Amino acid sequence: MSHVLTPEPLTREAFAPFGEVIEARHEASHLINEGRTRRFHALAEAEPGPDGKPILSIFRGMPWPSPLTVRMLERHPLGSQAFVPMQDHAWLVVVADDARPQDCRCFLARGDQGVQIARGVWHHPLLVLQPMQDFLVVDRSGPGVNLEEVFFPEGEGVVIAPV
Ligand SMILES: NC(=O)N[C@@H](O)C(=O)O
Ligand code: NI
Repeated sequence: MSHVLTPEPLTREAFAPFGEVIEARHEASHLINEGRTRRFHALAEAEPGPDGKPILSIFRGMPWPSPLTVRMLERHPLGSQAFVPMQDHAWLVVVADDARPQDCRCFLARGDQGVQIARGVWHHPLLVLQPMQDFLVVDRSGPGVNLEEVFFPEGEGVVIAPV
């Protein structure tokens, strides 16, 4: 039977088991360019894997059908995947320790927060709350199969409570 998951605020601490939060943390910053730019340095390190290379793409996300229901998870065993919103709208990140409905956690990310999902971490594909939202995505290009998917049994989807 389906169960309902309430999104929790995205924080660095809460997301730590799954990867990093990419946000302008003052303590990670210093001034450059004669003080005219603040660099928020090395918020995450892309993991392209041993024979991969990091690539940058834009994902133009559109909403999944409502009520939003997580029916599957995926992971990328060979590399990390980072999502940084290009428009300031809140969005959702679903991750899980293991690919079971009861292991899912849903984070509500602000429009100024991105995430890097660590290599091999189960997650749902991009989830947006607007009709359309672009994300800069840093992930891996290279040989090998970098996508593993698990589909939940019929009727065991996870309904995400509306935000
Ligand atoms: N398939 C693809 O590149 N997108 C997913 O990996 C995702 O996490 O959105
Ligand atoms: Ni992915």
